[in-house]
Amino acid sequence: MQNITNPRQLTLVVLREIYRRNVYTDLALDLGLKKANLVNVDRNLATELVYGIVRRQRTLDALIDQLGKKKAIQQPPDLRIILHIGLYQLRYLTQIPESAAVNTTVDLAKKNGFTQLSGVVNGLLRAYARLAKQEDPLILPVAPVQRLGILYSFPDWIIKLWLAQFGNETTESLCEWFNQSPLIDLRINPLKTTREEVQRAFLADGIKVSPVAPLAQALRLISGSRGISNLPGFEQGWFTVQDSSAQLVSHLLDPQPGETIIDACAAPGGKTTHIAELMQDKGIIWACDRSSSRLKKLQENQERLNLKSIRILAGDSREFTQFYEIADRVLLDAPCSGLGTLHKRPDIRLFQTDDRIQELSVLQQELLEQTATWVKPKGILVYATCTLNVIENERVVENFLDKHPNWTIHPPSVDSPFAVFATQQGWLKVLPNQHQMDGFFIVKLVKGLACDE
Ligand SMILES: C[S@@+](CC[C@H](N)C(=O)[O-])C[C@H]1O[C@@H](n2cnc3c(N)ncnc32)[C@H](O)[C@@H]1O
Repeated sequence: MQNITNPRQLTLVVLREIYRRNVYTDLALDLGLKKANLVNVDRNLATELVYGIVRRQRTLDALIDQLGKKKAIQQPPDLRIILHIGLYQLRYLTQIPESAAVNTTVDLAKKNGFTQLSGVVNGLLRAYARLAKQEDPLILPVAPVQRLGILYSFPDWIIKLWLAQFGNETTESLCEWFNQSPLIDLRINPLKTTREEVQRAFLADGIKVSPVAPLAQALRLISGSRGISNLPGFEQGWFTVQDSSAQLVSHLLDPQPGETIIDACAAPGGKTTHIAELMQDKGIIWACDRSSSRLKKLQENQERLNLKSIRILAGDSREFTQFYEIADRVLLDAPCSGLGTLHKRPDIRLFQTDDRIQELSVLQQELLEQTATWVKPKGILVYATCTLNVIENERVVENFLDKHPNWTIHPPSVDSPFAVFATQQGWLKVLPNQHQMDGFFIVKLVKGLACDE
């Protein structure tokens, strides 16, 4: 990858990594960009192409199926990616002229061993461009699940899940939302600075941001951004990158200075460090996680933010019995299918499956059973996921409450700034298309006086 100076060649190499070795999009792209030698504008193009093509894979395959002599699945794997690169530019990138999209893709085919098939590439792309002048060349099936799945490039199982939960209109609007480039939010560290001060420093550097209601510490990057670590105040610990809905979770936990808090699934520490900031770094926060590599990131974040109240514990939280009734508050930010973050993690569409979600829901219930024992009588447990799936959210909480009648839901009060996310049942749901944040499910539970074990 060292000598790659062409953004489309880098796109091909990175996509090959993602598809062949199931590497996460962000990791594969970061590695590719580090090794390649691209100017800024080409880095941006490669980033757009990689994320966009992973997001739109199903739609792009449907176009190859329609326009090619061979179906997408029958094409040599690299040629299929090259066709995706050409079709993506023609269909979704308005800044690239048609001739440039076609010619650069034909060149890419020739440079990667497909000289003999470069005529096929040229023919297919030109056919698309010709048809697109009249109407959308994509032919859609009538069946609603497949229609939405192919149009927006989602697997049928996600569409079915959302149609059952939200109906047609919301499902379509969620699909549209998750096909956009992600918004980037920062959480300002009140132990170091204020939101206004950061806003002023950014503006002086040509970076536009805006506050995100109703989150007191959130700033959204609007324009002029660059690499996060190059933003003013990064090294000094002024802020952490964290979506606004993830910030909402620790506000609902409402940790107080001097308390004992346990974060059961803590790495890489977005919420742990937020909890420490809200407690003015006074008290004890146990940060548990079974992934040592992700806990290393937590350690780095804690050091950058200069927080002292966090104690890290590696292992399976289902097995930690030593915490029995010691915590004032517990956060269970459970491992989940991540369907609320599909714009940031496009490969969820490729790698996540229905079966794996059933396994996750068992893990979530086991984690909830165990972590509930850590809470003192009258204490609080917040259960949260970044997914939009009843099996991992509502059902997990309902099952738990059925088994433990001395636990109750504590909804936000009507005058709380967070009441806008509350549902009739008392849990909170953040819907991206409605609230312009990652999708989240959050419920605050209170333990009764008697022990239910
Ligand atoms: C949603 S992520 C947590 C994100 C984190 N709270 C944050 O805000 O940065 C879920 C985490 O659960 C961890 N995990 C999964 N199964 C676990 C288990 N049985 N015990 C402890 N941690 C687990 C994963 O390693 C992952 O880091």
